[in-house]
Amino acid sequence: MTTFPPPSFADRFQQRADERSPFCLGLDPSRDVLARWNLPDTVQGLSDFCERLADAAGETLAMVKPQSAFFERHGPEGLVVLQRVLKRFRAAGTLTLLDVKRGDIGSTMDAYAQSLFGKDSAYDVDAATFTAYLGLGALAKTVELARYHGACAFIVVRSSNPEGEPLQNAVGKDGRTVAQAVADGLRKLNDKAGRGLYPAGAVMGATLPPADRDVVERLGGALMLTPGIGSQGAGFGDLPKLFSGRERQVIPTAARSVLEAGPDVAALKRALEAHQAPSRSFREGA
Ligand SMILES: O=C(O)c1cc(=O)[nH]c(=O)n1[C@@H]1O[C@H](COP(=O)(O)O)[C@@H](O)[C@H]1O
Repeated sequence: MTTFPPPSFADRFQQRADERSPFCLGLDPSRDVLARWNLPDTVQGLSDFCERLADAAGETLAMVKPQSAFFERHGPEGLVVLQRVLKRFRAAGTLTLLDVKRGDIGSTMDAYAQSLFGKDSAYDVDAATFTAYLGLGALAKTVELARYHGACAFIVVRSSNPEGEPLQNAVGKDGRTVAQAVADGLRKLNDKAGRGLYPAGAVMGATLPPADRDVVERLGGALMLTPGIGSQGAGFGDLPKLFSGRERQVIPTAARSVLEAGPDVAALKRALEAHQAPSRSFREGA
């Protein structure tokens, strides 16, 4: 039986994070990772990668984040593998976030959102990533559709890569940086959605300097996905300087630093736990 309205993504995340850990595993089956796992760079190799990773994860993960690019690389058959792995993780009680960074004019965004959210959609994910370069207003209906389906739209506010800084810290007419303006707008979308629902989340790199605490504060109670841990140089020890006091809103995420432990399932399990344990400690303020 399905309930209506569905429980919010924020509530579902909190429950899973308490039970498992807040860590979100990135599924980035690049050419390099497939080669490391002794798999061919084909649809079959992609499929075997996903099965093995799902075997290693079992029912231990709160959340998984497939990067769409690595599936799109293989054309429509790659997207069928994506649909299958999403289904497999969903069956294991793991929340799914499709990292696809969509951003377009409103009418096109409607179509993207329809492909992502809801039981009858192509992907039926719990969350997805978006960019606001065409204006935060163009994402308003996407956030509304996410809310309707108990999902979450994670909007890039401050990315983990150094190339993002000049654009995101550019100062606008009103004296706010682009990132500050996006954060303020994101908070308004959550306020409009109603108390405690938080259908708009933020991407805030774990690599960012302490100056970005101001942006974190502007986000209010929004969930924050924090990539950049591991291969991009940030560690779990960097989280407090940006996010202390907001531990339960943080979703630490990493891909390569886990995947490089493969293809051995036991080694993958160890690498996963090596990311889950510090994620739990951070969440508990330890
Ligand atoms: O949205 C993301 O996940 C994301 C945002 C960001 O600011 N930086 C970032 O690296 N990512 C994604 O995180 C993944 C890389 O994770 P690592 O392999 O752990 O570095 C890629 O799929 C990126 O697209």
